Amino acid sequence: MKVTVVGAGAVGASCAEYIAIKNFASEVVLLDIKEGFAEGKAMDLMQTASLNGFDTKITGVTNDYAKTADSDICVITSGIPRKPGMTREELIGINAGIVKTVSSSLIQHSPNTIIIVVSNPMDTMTYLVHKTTNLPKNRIIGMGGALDSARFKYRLAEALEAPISDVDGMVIGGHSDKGMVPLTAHATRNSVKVTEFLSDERLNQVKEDTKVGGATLTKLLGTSAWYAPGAAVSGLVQAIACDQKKMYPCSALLEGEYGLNDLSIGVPVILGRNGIEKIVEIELSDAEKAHLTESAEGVKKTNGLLAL
Ligand SMILES: NC(=O)C1=CN([C@@H]2O[C@H](COP(=O)(O)OP(=O)(O)OC[C@H]3O[C@@H](n4cnc5c(N)ncnc54)[C@H](O)[C@@H]3O)[C@@H](O)[C@H]2O)C=CC1
Ligand SMILES: O=C([O-])CC(=O)C(=O)O
Repeated sequence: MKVTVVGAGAVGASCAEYIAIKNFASEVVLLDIKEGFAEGKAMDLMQTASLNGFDTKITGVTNDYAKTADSDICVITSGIPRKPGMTREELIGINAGIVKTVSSSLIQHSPNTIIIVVSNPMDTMTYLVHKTTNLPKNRIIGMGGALDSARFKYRLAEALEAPISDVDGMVIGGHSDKGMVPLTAHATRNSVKVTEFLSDERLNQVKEDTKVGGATLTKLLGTSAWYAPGAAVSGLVQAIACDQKKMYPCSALLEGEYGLNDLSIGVPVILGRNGIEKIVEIELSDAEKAHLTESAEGVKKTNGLLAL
């Protein structure tokens, strides 16, 4: 199993590290445009192999796509991150060009690959890859919901004063400060709905804290987060590589599901060896449906800024 990660920055390196530590891939290629940067990150990570006990071979290359040839899975993290006070949508001007060029170069050398898009604004970047590569829709996946759901669980555990392992929950919708739809009515603690333990007011606070999860960290760090994003990507890569048929919320191209068309947005999907093997349509309340529709309108507005 060969995995390429484009962008050896904060998220790309964290992603390579978690993939290696989980020890399911034979090879990870890190590629960056900055001379020597990916080589350095790869060497540093390889020097953790004996300490962390993994056999995955990590190599770094400067913009040499020949070295990525025949990758089973390619992850795109190249592009700029936001700074405090910015929205993810403001990154479109620079990141759209990068994502378009990178995805085309990847496919030239790995025509059968599955692409996971991470660069922001992620739903729009995922749509861009769909529009410009013509790969089958099951092979283009946007990562956002897996991360947002992990943050949702963190906030739920905090509110419940419970260990995170007791908690389950999912966030669908756009990966944006306003667009996320944390499914509070579906969230559980050991199969009991959290609505039994938390007031509407407290649950609403959990929801709002979840939606601005990325912005909160960006304010604290001066740039956006990388540990949880890297871990979330590694989860999707493992689900595909090991054909796990796990359900994750991912940005998928919709053709009528949830009453939505011609956009990529976060919905529950089954991930296996073929990428998105199924889009799962769950029952939503009227309020959740309205929030998802509003979220889709926001994503479509950003998609409208693409020069397609
Ligand atoms: N979807 C999600 O949930 C998340 C998305 N992100 C996004 O991921 C992206 C990366 O974030 P960070 O790793 O923190 O940024 P970073 O600045 O640390 O790393 C980005 C890397 O991309 C490289 N790069 C730029 N243009 C390139 C090109 N044409 N080819 C190859 N490499 C290129 C840069 O040299 C840099 O090393 C940002 O757009 C950020 O907003 C970050 C966290 C979560
Ligand atoms: O907040 C950002 O800009 C990066 C990101 O998507 C996240 O951490 O959720």
